[in-house]
Amino acid sequence: MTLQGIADALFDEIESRSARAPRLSSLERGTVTRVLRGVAYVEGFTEVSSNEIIAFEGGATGLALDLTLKQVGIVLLDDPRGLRPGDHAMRTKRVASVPTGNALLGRVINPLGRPLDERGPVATDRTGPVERPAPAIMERAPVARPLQTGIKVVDALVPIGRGQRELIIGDRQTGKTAVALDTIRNQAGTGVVSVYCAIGQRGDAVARVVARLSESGVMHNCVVVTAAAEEPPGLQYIAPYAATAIAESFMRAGRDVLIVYDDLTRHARAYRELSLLMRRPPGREAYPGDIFYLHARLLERATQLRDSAGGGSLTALPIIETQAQNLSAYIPTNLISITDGQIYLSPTLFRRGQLPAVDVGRSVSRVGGKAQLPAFRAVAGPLKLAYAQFEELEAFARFGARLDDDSRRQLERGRRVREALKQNEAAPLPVAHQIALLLAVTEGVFDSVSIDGMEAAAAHVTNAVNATGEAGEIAAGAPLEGARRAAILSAARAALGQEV
Ligand SMILES: Nc1ncnc2c1ncn2[C@@H]1O[C@H](COP(=O)(O)OP(=O)(O)OP(=O)(O)O)[C@@H](O)[C@H]1O
Repeated sequence: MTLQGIADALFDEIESRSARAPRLSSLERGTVTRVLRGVAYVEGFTEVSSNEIIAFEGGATGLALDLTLKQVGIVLLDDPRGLRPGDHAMRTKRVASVPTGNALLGRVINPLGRPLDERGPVATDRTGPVERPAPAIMERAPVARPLQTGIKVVDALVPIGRGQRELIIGDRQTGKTAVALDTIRNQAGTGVVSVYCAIGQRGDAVARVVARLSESGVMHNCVVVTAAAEEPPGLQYIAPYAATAIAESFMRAGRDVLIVYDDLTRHARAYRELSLLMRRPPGREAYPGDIFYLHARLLERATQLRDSAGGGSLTALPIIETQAQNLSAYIPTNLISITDGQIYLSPTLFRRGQLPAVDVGRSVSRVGGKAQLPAFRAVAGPLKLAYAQFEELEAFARFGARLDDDSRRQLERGRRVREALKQNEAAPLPVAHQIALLLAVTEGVFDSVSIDGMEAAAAHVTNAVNATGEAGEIAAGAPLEGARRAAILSAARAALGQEV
């Protein structure tokens, strides 16, 4: 027999045997063998998809996450309600999904779409899967349009573009949430939809955020997705993916969307807890090996879509809490390398009352500069340089060094720039006012104003510039060329009673 003949004979034999073999019917039910805090093990399923929703006897649900030949590790998504070994578990053949669409605007929901705001069920029949691949390269366009935060120090020195991922990072109680909420507030009237995703926070903290958004009159354009600290870790694990699915539904409809994840440190901890319960090998800081992928696949979904793909955008502001300002811990370094820059909030500045406590030297925006308004770019360049020189000079002057007149002048001007960058919470400033104010302070218009008088003087200047009519043109994208620059500076000088 030739070699080909042997191969054919073998092939025929295999075919006829497999035709005679009994067809394996897929068992749709399994039996719970073990229940841990947040995870249940089920045996008896012959087919289960990854991320499939599993329904337990008694009404609890879970997510099939750990698939092995012998058993399936299921992450519980709600209270196990007395779930015990021996109980039945059923496949649903559905992956985890959330309601999507306009009916969600103004609502507070959990990551499964259940309402938490006592306003009844969410009136939509549209749903979207919680996990979805990120948009393909060919669907994406460069970041080219600014997303104004209304915060001077951010818009001028760490600008954010639509479709960008900018990390907000800092120790606890340094104003991280405040920066994110101010950015949401500043989207009032711009048509940008905001999604705020609270992960592992206390219920009262989330209620405070909702109250602040409602007070500012922006809640009707926001969706709040929350999985509180007392919820099962499985629910906290899917929360940012569910919030992103909601945000994506608006982006796919051609809208600009802003999403805040508050915060991903707690998200990583919830995933670590689940992974340890499922006996996955712990790595650095006991996190599992796929912890980078956990956040990379989430943030990769933020983008600016091309016009042919609808032209919508998803801008992501993930928040990370550091401990003792340690930026080189595992989760912070991962997030720093995934995102397009970071806004670093310093506890030292916070204690000194320099609010928002953005440390300009340690903050960066890798793509937002290209999206900045031309007039802002003209002001921000010299401002950044002058501020960096001032900080260096100030550190030098602290040693009691004798300074020449020029250096002393530079120091005094720097102090006024720093004062001009201070801003209260919930007081976003329109972009043209920011430009006028920062131009005036870098050009020395405030040099004769005392530090204590800066706040009042700044208000005079912005009012005066508003009256010139230049503000509207700048906001519309007009450059800051000679005549416009001179008009702004003379209005500012006149407002402070200086010779023009
Ligand atoms: N620009 C600001 N002006 C005045 N107060 C501010 C400013 N930014 C933040 N704060 C105040 O600082 C406190 C801490 O702010 P916030 O809760 O935003 O910090 P956080 O870093 O998110 O805290 P946590 O670690 O609890 O998440 C709050 O009381 C807030 O009102």
